[in-house]
Amino acid sequence: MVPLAVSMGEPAGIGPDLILQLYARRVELALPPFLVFGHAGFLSSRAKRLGLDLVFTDAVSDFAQALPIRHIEGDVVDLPGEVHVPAGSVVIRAIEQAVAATLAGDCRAVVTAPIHKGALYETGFFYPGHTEFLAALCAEDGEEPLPVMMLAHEDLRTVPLTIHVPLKDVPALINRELILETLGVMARDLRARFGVAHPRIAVSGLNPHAGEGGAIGREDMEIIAPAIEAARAAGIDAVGPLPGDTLFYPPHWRQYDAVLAMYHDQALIPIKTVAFDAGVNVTLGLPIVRTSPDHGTAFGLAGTGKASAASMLAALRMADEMTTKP
Ligand SMILES: NC(=O)c1ccc[n+]([C@@H]2O[C@H](COP(=O)([O-])OP(=O)(O)OC[C@H]3O[C@@H](n4cnc5c(N)ncnc54)[C@H](O)[C@@H]3O)[C@@H](O)[C@H]2O)c1
Ligand SMILES: N[C@H](C(=O)O)[C@H](O)COP(=O)(O)O
Repeated sequence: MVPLAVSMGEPAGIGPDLILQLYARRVELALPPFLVFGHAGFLSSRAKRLGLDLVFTDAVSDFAQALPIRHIEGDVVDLPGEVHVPAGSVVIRAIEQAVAATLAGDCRAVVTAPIHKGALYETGFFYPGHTEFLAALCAEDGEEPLPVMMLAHEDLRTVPLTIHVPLKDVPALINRELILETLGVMARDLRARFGVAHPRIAVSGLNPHAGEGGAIGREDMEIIAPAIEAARAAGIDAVGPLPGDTLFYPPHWRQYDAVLAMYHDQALIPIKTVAFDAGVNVTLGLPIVRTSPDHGTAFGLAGTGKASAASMLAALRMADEMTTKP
């Protein structure tokens, strides 16, 4: 079977631990085969630190016997919780190579272990997250696809319209085109990638009480509502703007296949509250499937073996299902 591509993530964080711990349980968990893009010596050292007796290989076909690694040369050290700036170039190349292998059809999907953006900025990396970096890596003829971040756990799926931007910039970034395009990507990928035949999407407002008829902000009635109307006219079953606070009362969100929220925390707080240990971050709008755990690098837990691998496991399973289901 064609493997999943797994990027190693930040070596000072828990990503490598989770990859290694899950691989050690590959039979019990019936894991799909995957190929890790990262530094072989570092991964071997981290495995020993965690007390895992693993064998490594460069052959994907050996997945049952040994962990396949596509080695990336560089200066990576096994120092849990301590950023080692030179390792950043390996972290970045791991993502680039995992994406390239997937675009070429050598891997089925990309599963990214968490990165620490602050550490990467010291290497000259300037993207605010994987989401935006992946769009750049998937550009065709200089045209980047619109990457759409979705956090998913069972039936709860939330999307932030604006992603990694300061809160003060959010109102100016909300416009009809972005809402229409994002709803279009959501409707298309919910059908194509999640098997939802008739996606129903709730759209939250920006302001308290969705603006209370314009008394608490006018974006809801002047920008969001007309954009939803235009989406409905284009055949997308979108509803809103709905007040963001009560939308996440379970009987409300359960009426929808996904929620489009206006900014990062409006979308991510609900899912990290109910499913921090099992939610999955999936990027829609790309020519490839990409998933990731919904947590970060958790420096304090790196190298201890105490971090939960549930979200990383869910990310592997979701990538597998999205690329095997008819
Ligand atoms: N996919 C990604 O690459 C990704 C996702 C989220 C955050 N990050 C990055 O991670 C860094 C740290 O972010 P943060 O501190 O806000 O979030 P975090 O998710 O790393 O940690 C938040 C809290 O949750 C705990 N935690 C996280 N994962 C856990 C796990 N698997 N098991 C048990 N406990 C866990 C941590 O110990 C901490 O208390 C930042 O640089 C951020 O940008 C990356
Ligand atoms: N916003 C994400 C979260 O909090 O879970 C996180 O920063 C990861 O984003 P990328 O997938 O773009 O790295």
